[in-house]
Amino acid sequence: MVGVSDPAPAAEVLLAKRVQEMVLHGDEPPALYISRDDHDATDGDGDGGGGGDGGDNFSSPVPIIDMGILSCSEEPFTKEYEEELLKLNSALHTWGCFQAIGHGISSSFLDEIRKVTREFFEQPMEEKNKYSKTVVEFEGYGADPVPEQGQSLDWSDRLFLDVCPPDQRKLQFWPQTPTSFRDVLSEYTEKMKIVTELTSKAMAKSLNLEENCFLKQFGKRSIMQARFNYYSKCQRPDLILGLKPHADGSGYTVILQDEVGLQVFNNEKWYTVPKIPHALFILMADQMEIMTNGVFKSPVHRVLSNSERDRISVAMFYTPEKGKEIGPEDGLVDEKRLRLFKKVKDYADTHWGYYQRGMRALHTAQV
Ligand SMILES: O=C(O)CCC(=O)C(=O)O
Ligand SMILES: [Fe+2]
Repeated sequence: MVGVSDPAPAAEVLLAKRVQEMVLHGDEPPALYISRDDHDATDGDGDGGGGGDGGDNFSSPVPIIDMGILSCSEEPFTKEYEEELLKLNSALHTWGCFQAIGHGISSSFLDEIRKVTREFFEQPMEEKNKYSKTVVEFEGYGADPVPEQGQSLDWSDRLFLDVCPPDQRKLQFWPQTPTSFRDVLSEYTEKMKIVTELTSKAMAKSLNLEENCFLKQFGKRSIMQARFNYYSKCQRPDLILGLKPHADGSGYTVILQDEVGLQVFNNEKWYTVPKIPHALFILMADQMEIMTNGVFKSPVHRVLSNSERDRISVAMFYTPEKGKEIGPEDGLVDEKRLRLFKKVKDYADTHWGYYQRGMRALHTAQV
């Protein structure tokens, strides 16, 4: 039996340590990290998410959208543009996510972000701890804040930073080593603004809405938060998850990964998001489900742990501005499609309260 010690350490105690440190010390995973049973029969790609390219029917089904095609939106629209827009609409309706290629960020810059992320986590604990947070705080280096009793813990460490609006940055948490970290993150944020603008406009057009409608709901002081995730190797990937199943509370999230591990739940199965080095994975979160009156789905996703490889990812959460009311677009409500959601504000806070209890919060926004 994994991690049976007497008395079992409490979540507060475990979360004050880093998973990476436990692995370095050769510690057995404590029981509180166990979050799945060992015969999870719902793996869509049939191999527990290892590679996802085993030649079966479930391989690589996550839609791929060429944002380059969608960035040329001058009328008259080309057939290619119309087709890509339809593909985008269908991807977000059925999957709630897609792999974006042609997004305008160079592969070498994406490699640079992966590199500084790895370099940060590969430093000695002493260096990383300069940016550490307590077990109740959000921003900084550490683990998620302590969840409600009975909730399992994630086999990962992370660095969480508010990046937009820029006047909200707390630079004391921004790593000074590797030395290029801050500049690379600032540049990535600028590029993310362009990607989210392009994505928000394309999504609106795919729904026959005015192209700026979502951007207006996000507001001028829309929020971006970067979460750098480090998933250490794990001896028991059959029992322990890198990140437990959840849907995001943002508007939508843009994820950069270096290895497979992320899975999306669709049609009662888990599908591994394949590794496409030059792609960004764009995932609808609850607030886009609300703004689209349920047309786009906010999918449940999770991250597997792996005994052979560690993994990093960078998730950029794009969220409507603080205190701003958001709600279903008028153009998506009529007699045939009734209003499903109310107007809400600061939904991400509500979401977090439920997340801590292992629950979704979307029902709190239903009419
Ligand atoms: O690591 C990943 O690929 C996903 C991370 C994620 O879902 C999150 O940070 O909310
Ligand atoms: Fe997530």
